[in-house]
Amino acid sequence: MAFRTKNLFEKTTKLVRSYSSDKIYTHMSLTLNEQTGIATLELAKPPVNSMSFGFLSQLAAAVQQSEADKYKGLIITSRSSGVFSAGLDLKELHHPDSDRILNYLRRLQDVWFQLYDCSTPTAAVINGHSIAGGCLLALSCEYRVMVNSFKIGMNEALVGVPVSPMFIACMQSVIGQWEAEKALLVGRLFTSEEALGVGLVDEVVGGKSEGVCKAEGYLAGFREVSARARGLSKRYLRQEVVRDLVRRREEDVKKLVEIISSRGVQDSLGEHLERMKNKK
Ligand SMILES: CCCCCCCCCCCC/C=C/CC(=O)SCCNC(=O)CCNC(=O)[C@H](O)C(C)(C)COP(=O)(O)OP(=O)(O)OC[C@H]1O[C@@H](n2cnc3c(N)ncnc32)[C@H](O)[C@@H]1OP(=O)(O)O
Repeated sequence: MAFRTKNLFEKTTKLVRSYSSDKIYTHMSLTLNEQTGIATLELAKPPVNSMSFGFLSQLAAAVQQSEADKYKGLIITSRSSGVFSAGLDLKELHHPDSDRILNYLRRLQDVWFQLYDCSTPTAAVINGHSIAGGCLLALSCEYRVMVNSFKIGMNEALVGVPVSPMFIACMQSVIGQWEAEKALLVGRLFTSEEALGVGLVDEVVGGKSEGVCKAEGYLAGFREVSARARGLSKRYLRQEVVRDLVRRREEDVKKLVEIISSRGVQDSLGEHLERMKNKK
């Protein structure tokens, strides 16, 4: 098989350099299979692929690259065998600097718009727990394959932060209003098998390599389809969600900063971080 590794994760320096541009990825690697034209984006920010500002910036660059280089497909998965992504970096949300949190949330919006609205066919191979922002990342792809015995969902209710409109819109569009309402209001995390039952994921498999094969199968289904027509159709199908969120993005982000900075939310976040520290 002819693989061209655009970005290699160097164990010593943890630096990854793209050979086709000057982008440097430290938290993920992007590898193109030249035979199929399908690229794999492997998230590699130990221990839990939490979404820091830097992580989001690199994710945005990788999605941009997939569009610019006209990949036939993009598979997002994790290098960790136990965690796909733990979601937003809770340290970015706890006691935030006001400018930084504003920029952080704007960056999150930008990445989401780029991924959700990108013309490249996308699939997630969820080979570990996928919590809150991690679930959003998977839901923004077109197809989801999940390895068994992990958890996926949006736990904001348990963390003590409101679920943002972007997260709600994605969940609703995949599992419908009633299932979304039942899950989001209690912060439910689904097992892989339960997620399949409500349509949150499309397939459940025994391991990562089987998951990658299934994802490649989904993406190969577009081989005979005009990429341009397909890309436009995807945009039209998703435009209602995008348009609404674009219209209110500044209003949403300002409101979220206000909510996140409030005493009650900061106390809840602090308790959540403390619980995680003490669980060992
Ligand atoms: C257009 C309109 C848009 C509007 C704007 C959009 C903006 C939206 C803003 C929304 C704001 C609020 C929304 C938040 C959504 C989120 O994503 S909040 C994050 C929620 N995530 C979690 O609660 C996950 C918590 N983590 C876990 O449950 C577990 O870590 C795990 C199941 C993922 C993995 O378990 P395990 O393998 O046992 O590892 P641990 O020992 O628990 O953790 C290892 C290590 O990682 C640290 N860590 C874990 N999660 C996070 C995280 N999310 N952020 C930062 N750090 C994390 C954990 O503390 C451990 O650290 P130490 O080793 O103890 O130092």
